[in-house]
Amino acid sequence: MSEALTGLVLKGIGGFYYVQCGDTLYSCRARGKFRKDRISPYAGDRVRFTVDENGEGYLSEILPRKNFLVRPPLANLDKLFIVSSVSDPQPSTLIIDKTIAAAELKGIEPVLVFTKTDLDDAAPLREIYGMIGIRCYFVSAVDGVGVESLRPELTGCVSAFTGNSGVGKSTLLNALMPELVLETGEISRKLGRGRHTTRHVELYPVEGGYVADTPGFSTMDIDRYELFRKEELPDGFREFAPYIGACRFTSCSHTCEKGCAVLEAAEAGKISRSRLESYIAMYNEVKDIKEWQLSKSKNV
Ligand SMILES: Nc1nc2c(ncn2[C@@H]2O[C@H](COP(=O)(O)OP(=O)(O)OP(=O)(O)O)[C@@H](O)[C@H]2O)c(=O)[nH]1
Ligand SMILES: [Zn+2]
Repeated sequence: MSEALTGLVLKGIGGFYYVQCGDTLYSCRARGKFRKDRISPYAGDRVRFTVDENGEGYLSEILPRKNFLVRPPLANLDKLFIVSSVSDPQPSTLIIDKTIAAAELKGIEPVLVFTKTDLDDAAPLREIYGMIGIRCYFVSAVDGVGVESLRPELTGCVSAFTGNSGVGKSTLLNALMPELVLETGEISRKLGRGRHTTRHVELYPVEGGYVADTPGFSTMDIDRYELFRKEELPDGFREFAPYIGACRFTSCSHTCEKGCAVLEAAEAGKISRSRLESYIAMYNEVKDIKEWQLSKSKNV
């Protein structure tokens, strides 16, 4: 057995975990201990492992995660690219805002990408999202506009792309990482998204960082699996921050109260109406959720 090494799990498949350590990719089995603790290593996990004289690796420890998603199973994400098309399909600001909030509350940096700018006017989205302090990119794969400007965002970090089916995620990833197409092939990529294939997540090295290929990772997953506590919800809307604490009532929900600094800021045009509407809709969805429902959903 070697001394314990530390590496990054790129994928787990068929009971094996592929762990990058320096320039070497080790295939490792998890020890029984993980099954007993009901912890599965995820792509993105930093792990300790040993290698025996036959070159076979054994995972011994998952290092503490800074964040994780359960569906798709991914750990230690630095950035989440939230991809929506300006048209075809029409974007939903509520879904975008839910996804932003989920990322913010997990400590993952959200980055917005609006695709298909060749199809429609992006100005309304630019107006809403240009003022919230999150970086936004407007791209078109058809005429190539904006695609290259995204590349520096990938540098040196672990990131994933999410967005509903058809918004152009694969097209964008293929444009940014042609080598990925060479490796996996357009057809196998498409097959990998089929209903009957086991979904597995894989990290691909790119620009000195890693991008997760997450077949079928749609913003629906956020809607279905991410429940918020109403108290933490304002933290999902970073442009509210200067006003939180300035409301007349300390228990202000920022949905209807008199003397609410957030509502006043929206009235004055400092917070976008669309974002406030999303916040209120989300608040109404979660306000009656009980603590036990939250803990159940967070441990699936
Ligand atoms: N007009 C236009 N069409 C685009 C653009 N980007 C992608 N498309 C088209 O939109 C369709 C969907 O693109 P995909 O890249 O497969 O979308 P996806 O988000 O990966 O979809 P799933 O694989 O279902 O998750 C394809 O027909 C693309 O050719 C764009 O910038 N402009
Ligand atoms: Zn308030």
